[in-house]
Amino acid sequence: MAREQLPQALVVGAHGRHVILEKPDGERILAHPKGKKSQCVVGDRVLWKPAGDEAVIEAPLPRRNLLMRQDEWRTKSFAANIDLLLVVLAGEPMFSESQLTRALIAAEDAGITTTLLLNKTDLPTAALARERLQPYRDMGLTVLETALTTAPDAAMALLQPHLAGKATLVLGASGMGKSTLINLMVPQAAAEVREISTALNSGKHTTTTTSWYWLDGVAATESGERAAVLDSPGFQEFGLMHITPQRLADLMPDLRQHLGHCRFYNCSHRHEPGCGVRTALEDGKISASRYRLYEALWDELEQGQRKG
Ligand SMILES: Nc1nc2c(ncn2[C@@H]2O[C@H](COP(=O)(O)OP(=O)(O)OP(=O)(O)O)[C@@H](O)[C@H]2O)c(=O)[nH]1
Ligand SMILES: [Zn+2]
Repeated sequence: MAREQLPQALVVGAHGRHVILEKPDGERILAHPKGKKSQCVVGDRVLWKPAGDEAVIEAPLPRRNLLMRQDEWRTKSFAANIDLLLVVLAGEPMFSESQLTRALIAAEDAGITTTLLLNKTDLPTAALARERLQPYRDMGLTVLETALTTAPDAAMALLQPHLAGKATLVLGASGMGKSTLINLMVPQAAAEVREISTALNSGKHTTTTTSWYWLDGVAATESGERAAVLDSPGFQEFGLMHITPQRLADLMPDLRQHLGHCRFYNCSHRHEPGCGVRTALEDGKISASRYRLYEALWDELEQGQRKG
């Protein structure tokens, strides 16, 4: 069969070399990649061929973007073709600005828009979280506010227009309310996860696979793109190791704004005299915490380069 004639499908679950495809009619089928080159991740669109009861993935179609996750040991690709990153934050426990900054850098690098969701606004600690988010608002990020447990309907109404027609990856550190949000958006999530885990793992429970959920209560775009959310359990940190330290400032909009005024064309914005970024920092135009995160990330990425 000529490649152009192969049927297309969407990857809705992946665990090692086991993949779940969803055909355009909604039917799901277990699949395996043909070779290393046809390895794929959730969100990929692929060309496939039937192989008995299962499917063989011939090739992933070109990706708009690809996100990497990082654990203690390694960096791995885990989701593709994302339209929006939604980061759930709270004041109790207090969100990590470092984790937020890493997420924003990864999304910026991949060309994905990020929206922040400040949850637990029913608690007094939300005020401090709101204050800590000011530099992010100043960069032009949208910060939505919810109290998912005390005002769930208002939260859903607020979120819907932001999710319409998009594939949204939800990120939230432990305790921020990500599970509460996923359960509100996708009441059947737990059942679907069980079903997919069973198919992928012949019954063993897996917690590491990313899941793709259609949001049938949320509007599609005019061209028919349905809204979906992706949840990746245990996912805390994006892999940034493919980013060189020299590119960091360009991926941080508040620093980027002040580029182009340094004395040295290859300024690291750390020690050099006549640095426009440091001048902006001293003038209070860049927040001290963001600048500290820039320095820490520079060191981390530089070390990674030496090792790698
Ligand atoms: N007060 C308040 N509590 C909330 C809100 N949203 C979630 N919670 C609570 O915060 C706790 C953590 O919420 P989860 O949804 O489990 O958070 P998670 O980020 O998935 O955390 P893990 O389950 O640890 O991964 C739970 O006890 C929720 O009931 C909120 O808007 N206000
Ligand atoms: Zn500089």
